[in-house]
Amino acid sequence: MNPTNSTNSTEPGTASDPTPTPIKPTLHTLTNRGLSLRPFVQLIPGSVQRGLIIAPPRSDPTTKATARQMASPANGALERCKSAITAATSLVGAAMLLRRLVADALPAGAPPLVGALLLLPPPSARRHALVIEEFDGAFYNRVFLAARAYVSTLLAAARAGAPAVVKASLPRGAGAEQQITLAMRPGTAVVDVFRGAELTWRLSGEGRRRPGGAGGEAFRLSFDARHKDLVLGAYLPFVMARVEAMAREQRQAKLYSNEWGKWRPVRLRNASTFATLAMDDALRQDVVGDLDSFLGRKEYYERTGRAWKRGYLIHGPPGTGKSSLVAAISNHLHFDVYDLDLGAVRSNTELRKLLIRMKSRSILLVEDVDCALAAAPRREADHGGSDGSSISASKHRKVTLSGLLNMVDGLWSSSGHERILIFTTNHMDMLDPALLRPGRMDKHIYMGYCSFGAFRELAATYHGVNGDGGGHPLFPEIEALLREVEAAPAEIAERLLATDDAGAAIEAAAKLLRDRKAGTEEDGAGYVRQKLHAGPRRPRPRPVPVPVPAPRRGRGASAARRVVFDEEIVFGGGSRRQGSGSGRRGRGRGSGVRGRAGRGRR
Ligand SMILES: Nc1ncnc2c1ncn2[C@@H]1O[C@H](COP(=O)(O)OP(=O)(O)OP(=O)(O)O)[C@@H](O)[C@H]1O
Repeated sequence: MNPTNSTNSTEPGTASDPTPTPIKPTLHTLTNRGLSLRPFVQLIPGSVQRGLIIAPPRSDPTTKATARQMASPANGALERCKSAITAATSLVGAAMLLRRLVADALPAGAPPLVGALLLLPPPSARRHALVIEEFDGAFYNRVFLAARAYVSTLLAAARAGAPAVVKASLPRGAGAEQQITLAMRPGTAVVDVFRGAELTWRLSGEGRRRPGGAGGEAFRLSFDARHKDLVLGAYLPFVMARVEAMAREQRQAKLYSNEWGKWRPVRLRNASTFATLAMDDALRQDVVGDLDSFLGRKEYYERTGRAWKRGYLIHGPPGTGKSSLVAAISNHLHFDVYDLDLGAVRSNTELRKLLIRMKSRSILLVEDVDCALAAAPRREADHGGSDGSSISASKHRKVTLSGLLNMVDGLWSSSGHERILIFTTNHMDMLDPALLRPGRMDKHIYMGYCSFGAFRELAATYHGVNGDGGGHPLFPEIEALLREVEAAPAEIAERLLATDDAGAAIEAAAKLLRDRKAGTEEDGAGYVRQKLHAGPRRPRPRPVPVPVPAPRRGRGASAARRVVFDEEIVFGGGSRRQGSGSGRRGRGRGSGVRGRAGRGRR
């Protein structure tokens, strides 16, 4: 939908006020209930029947005198005349009623001649109106709030003759870059044009009161009767969608980190976007397209009964922009990021609580997932625990990858929507195969070393040096060097940002590449190089041999099963209750892991 809207505004009662005053419109009300339009209320047919007098027949046949009078020739004529008037009046009344019915049934595109023949008022004089009250019972009417936000944009766009603005405000906690909300004075009106239809928004200060509260305001949206379908079917959904999009755009994404079982938010300040990210263009289009189609597939996820979520595994060497890509995704979708530190999660219960507390339209991020799961302490038994019991050891067991995935699947399919799960890693080869299994993560995204295309993007972003038309004399040399040596975009960015002098910055980047090729690079040059040589920060979690007692009957057998259950169903906790608490879903999906563990033990 790409309507062309334009606005102008009027004061009520002025000559330019497009609302014809003498004709009462048909009224509808709009409330919170599903935002559906419930034509309710009043059909006021005054516009058509105005001026019509329908007189009841008058006669008094009860007295003889009256009867005699009626019998006289003069009175007979009078009586006939009266009857004729009565009949004519009834006929006219019936005709007016018929005309009214025809007028209502007349299609919007009917030629004006038809209306003229039926003596109908011109279409512009037949008005409908929607009344949108501020309060719906004790609550704010969301349609009113949306209308207020939308009208604010009309006021901002209105040029000549704008109605008096009484209030200009910013939402609480909003940054200065956010759009200021303008509000008009009650009694004034502003006109919007949508697909050629003129619609008048008028604010009145006489809306229904909130119970026990102050008087509310109300918007009255009036339009030609022939635009009724357009307004209900297209304009109001457009207004709601526009307001929703505005709210999303103005929203500051937050970055949450988990501490002591709670999410702590800060403002996400990473300004990385798909425009500033140096990456292969086809990959960029692919990722953006995937995100956009994910957002638009609500109906698909509802129909198929699947959790409305998407999983990305972003991999590549250090400094290639994996974290920057996460920020770009967040900024693109206006989603909050929940940066989950699995090492700080003390139990599966805590993890479950954290996941439940995540809002919809958010990203769950586990960075360096190859290291994150190694942070969990090993079982006591593996460290020579006193009793060697796996049950006591499992009390200290932390979250495992499959446990996290199962929990995400289970919780996200039953609560919330529009969630994205992102794992990043520098070491794809060290990942748990459970994560690489087909269908686990929807998309694998490789962020690679700097190509010449990416270099040009960085030079353009940081120094405005464009590669088109030659760009910089050093570009051909850099292009050749980048074919021979590997450099992460972060290393190039580091050199380019070192100075404001574009020439010197590009020379510094070229020197890095020359030195690397010649093997004369200074040791410890740049954090990326250090990271590249340091390898993973923590050792990879290895499958742990689990001491399983030989199957026995009675209590022993049940204990053995419990150990196996706790090990295999990665919700793991220290008790049967906890394992079962993860739900049937977790148990079912853990079967793949169970199979592997079982084979290992045999
Ligand atoms: N592709 C890129 N485009 C633009 N800037 C980049 C890119 N890659 C890295 N950078 C710059 O390098 C810095 C570090 O990048 P980032 O943290 O995103 O890399 P990473 O791959 O997540 O690294 P690590 O694996 O060490 O976490 C960023 O602040 C950004 O400025």
